[in-house]
Amino acid sequence: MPVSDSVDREVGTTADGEDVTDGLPINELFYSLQGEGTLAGVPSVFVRTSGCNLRCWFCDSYHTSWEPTHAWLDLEAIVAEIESYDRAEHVVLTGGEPMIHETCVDLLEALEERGYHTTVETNGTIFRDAPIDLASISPKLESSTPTPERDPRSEIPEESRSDERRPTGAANQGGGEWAERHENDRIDLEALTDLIESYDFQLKFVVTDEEDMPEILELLADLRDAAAVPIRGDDVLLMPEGATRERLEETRAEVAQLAMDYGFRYTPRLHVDLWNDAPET
Ligand SMILES: C[S@@+](CC[C@H](N)C(=O)[O-])C[C@H]1O[C@@H](n2cnc3c(N)ncnc32)[C@H](O)[C@@H]1O
Ligand SMILES: Nc1nc2[nH]cc(C(=O)O)c2c(=O)[nH]1
Ligand code: SF4
Ligand SMILES: [Mg+2]
Repeated sequence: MPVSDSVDREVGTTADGEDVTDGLPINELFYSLQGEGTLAGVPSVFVRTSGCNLRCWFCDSYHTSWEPTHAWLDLEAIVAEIESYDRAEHVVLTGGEPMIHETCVDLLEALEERGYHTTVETNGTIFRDAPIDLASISPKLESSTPTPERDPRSEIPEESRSDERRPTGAANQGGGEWAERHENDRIDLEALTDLIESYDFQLKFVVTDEEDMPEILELLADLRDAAAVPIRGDDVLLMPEGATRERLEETRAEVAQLAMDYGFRYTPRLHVDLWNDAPET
């Protein structure tokens, strides 16, 4: 059964073929150091759900967005696995887009009961009322849109593609069919405002070069108009685009300079520096 890319209460199937109604599709669950943002360096358990409502061309978690994987775990099993990392006080819920799954609220409640600090990594398009200690919001810029030239599947041989929802026709000729949906859905000012007003937050923008800056400034101006809470320069983080050390080598110096020029915070991608693009890091 394909993982949903919309916002519904879902029924999933475990690896053993059992139906789950109080679970989540889990792509990976691992212990690492928070690599990004204001908590970089903090030992944390990462819970990565599968499925996303956007398709960024650069997504470093391809198997949760472009090619979502399907095994589900029930909440009890997820919590037990988190608790098995007995030194961790922090849990990072990420994806894919975790907020598409209503059951994430139940997971966050269970984690709050157990005293964990929770960070939710989200693209900011969906608001849910949940016990979130840090909303790590990464609104997606125009430069993330998967135009036909940037569609990652154009490099993947057709026979090894597995997305059952992929339309036939144009999609088979190199993609681009997600561009319009991505462009329409990537910014939701109301959801962003609700997130910022409800939670401690950081706004973490993926930046390639200075061409991204006007859009960041425009969005910040709109958000500052709309939100009843202040957004300070150090709430805004610029993160260099790059899923590999090689790519970060090309982007990080310019992005660091932009952070200084504009009075925003720079965030490294510590996990990429340490472990490159290895899974479960
Ligand atoms: C895989 S996303 C999952 C959470 C959510 N869907 C989101 O985009 O915020 C986790 C983080 O990785 C960032 N990210 C994804 N691909 C990246 C890349 N190639 N370079 C830099 N950051 C990237 C996202 O912007 C987000 O902050
Ligand atoms: N170490 C590590 N830190 C991270 N911070 C946010 C991540 C994510 O994918 O959401 C991430 C990740 O994938 N690994
Ligand atoms: S929103 Fe997040 S998970 Fe979805 S495609 Fe973009 S970076 Fe990947
Ligand atoms: Mg990551």
